[in-house]
Amino acid sequence: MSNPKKMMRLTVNRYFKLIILLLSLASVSTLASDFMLQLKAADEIRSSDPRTFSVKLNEIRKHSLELSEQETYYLQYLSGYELAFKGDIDAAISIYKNLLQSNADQEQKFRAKISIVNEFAILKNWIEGLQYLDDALKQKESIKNEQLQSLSIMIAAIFYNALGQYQLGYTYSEQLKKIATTERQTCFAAQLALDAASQLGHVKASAQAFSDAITQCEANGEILMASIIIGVQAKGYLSDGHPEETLTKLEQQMPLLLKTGYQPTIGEYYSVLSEAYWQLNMQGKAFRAANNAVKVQSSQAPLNGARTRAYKVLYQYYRSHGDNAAALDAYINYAEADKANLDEIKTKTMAYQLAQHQSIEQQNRITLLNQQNKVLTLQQKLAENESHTQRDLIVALICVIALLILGAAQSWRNQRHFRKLAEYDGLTNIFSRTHFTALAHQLLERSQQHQEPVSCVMFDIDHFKQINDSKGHKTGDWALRNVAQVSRQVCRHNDVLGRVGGEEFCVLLPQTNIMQAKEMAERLRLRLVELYTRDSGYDFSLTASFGVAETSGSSYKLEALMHDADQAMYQAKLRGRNRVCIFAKEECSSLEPAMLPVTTTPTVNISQS
Ligand SMILES: Nc1nc2c(ncn2[C@@H]2O[C@H](COP(=O)(O)OP(=O)(O)OP(=O)(O)O)[C@@H](O)[C@H]2O)c(=O)[nH]1
Repeated sequence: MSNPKKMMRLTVNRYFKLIILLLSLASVSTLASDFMLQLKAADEIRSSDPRTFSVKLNEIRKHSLELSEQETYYLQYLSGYELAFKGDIDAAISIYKNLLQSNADQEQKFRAKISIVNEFAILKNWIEGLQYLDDALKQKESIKNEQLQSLSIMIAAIFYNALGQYQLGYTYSEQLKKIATTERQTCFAAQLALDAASQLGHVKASAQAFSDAITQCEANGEILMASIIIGVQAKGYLSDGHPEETLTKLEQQMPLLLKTGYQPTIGEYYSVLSEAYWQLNMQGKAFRAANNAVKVQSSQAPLNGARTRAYKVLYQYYRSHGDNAAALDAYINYAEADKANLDEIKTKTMAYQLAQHQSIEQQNRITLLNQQNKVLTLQQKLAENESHTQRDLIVALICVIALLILGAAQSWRNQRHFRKLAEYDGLTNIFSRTHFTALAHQLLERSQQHQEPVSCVMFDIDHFKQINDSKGHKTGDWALRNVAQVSRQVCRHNDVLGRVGGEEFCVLLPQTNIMQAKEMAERLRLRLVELYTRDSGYDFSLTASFGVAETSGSSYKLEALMHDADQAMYQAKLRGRNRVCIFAKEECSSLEPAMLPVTTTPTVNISQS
């Protein structure tokens, strides 16, 4: 064994050739461009015809600049496979790892990951292999390609069985049985499950499962798989104390197995056979079988269980034949093989425990991060809630303010309405007596302060009762509204006009002396005379009698002023109505008496009359 590492790789490579074969089945599904078709064609023959595979790859490489991004990644993946096949596993792993960091599509990356697991298994780098396997198993649910999914489960079963983690190997084998998409996968799954179950002591060599699996594999031409299953069964018979059954099974299968040329299983067969022969006291056959096992194993495999068994048989053989020197050599080899075997088992166990520890640590880290995330999320929610609360508060405040504004507006409208009701006379829409009185007081007060004259004109519709009685109250109301309207038109902007009685009106004229007030009253009187009453539905004459007083003669007291104006108006009534009388003066005026419906209206000085 000049280069044990290389030997080891070669042997394990053969073992994992099964995986490679299957990896080749799960070609990446991508849009089929011309190059993509060529890449797929190469992919399909990569394990069955490695030479043509390399030729095809070289052809595609000549057009590497014309390849799309994904085609380039596909080519890289196949190049990795090519390198692994040629034994440069480190270079292959490097390519696969680069692919994992690239923009290759998810399935291509997944395939690269499975291949890495495979390569690490060949290198017996269990620790890294377990890391990538763990990663691939977590990712597999997101992979839509069913073949790739089942492939990842299969590699898990193979990996765990190879690692000596038979319980896991069995679990994944059973999973693979359920999702197997081909007869070949079903056969593989059965082999892996039986291998694991046997190691766990969960299945007897005589179990029907063995026969079923062997039949199924043989029916599908999987001779190697059938041989491996038979090997497992034969070993089971040996441990169960039935070496004759072991011999029957192995001797029968050996010719077919030898045709496959698969050295690890051939070596295993020889070692188990040697032990069975020895137990059956067929020492010659045991010796030959043990030598064959050592030969096969020494050229192909690292120290392992099969070799340990074979050296033990040789030691026993030499010792029983008194060849102490050879017995010593055989024993030394046996001890070394056994120690190496135990070391390997220990290494595997430690690798698995380390991976588990790392996984637990990682899980703890994830749990911690999750907790931190939860805290952050809670804090964020809290902040959001606070901001929500603030926002709600602001919205509530806005609503309250809006309601207050609306309420205030409504209240203001109501106030204005009620104020108007209070300030204005509902029928004539001029100031009510109350409001007129208030405004009049203010005006007189101001005017007194400035010593400005204020005149008061009091007027009353003549014979209003008659209008009401003969034409109805509606017409009376019409008359009142029109008198008020005309009065407003005649009054100035700052005059204060009010309805102070039923059909009685009063207007205060600031900065107006009595003569000016008389003129205004005359103008108003005439406008009323001219009023077109037919609009009411009746044609009737509408006149009013006016009394005028002024602050200089009556004082700035409203009551006095109104009283005097009322007195003058009374005089106007007395003197025939439709006229203007001035308080404390003889004169009453009625312009254009001829046109008036009433009799002549001389100007009368009330105080004298
Ligand atoms: N249609 C109507 N009539 C009113 C209103 N307020 C008072 N009156 C009427 O006005 C009339 C006033 O009549 P009187 O006080 O006798 O005076 P007059 O008939 O105008 O006689 P002179 O003032 O002497 O010309 C009454 O019949 C009241 O009913 C009102 O708001 N609408």
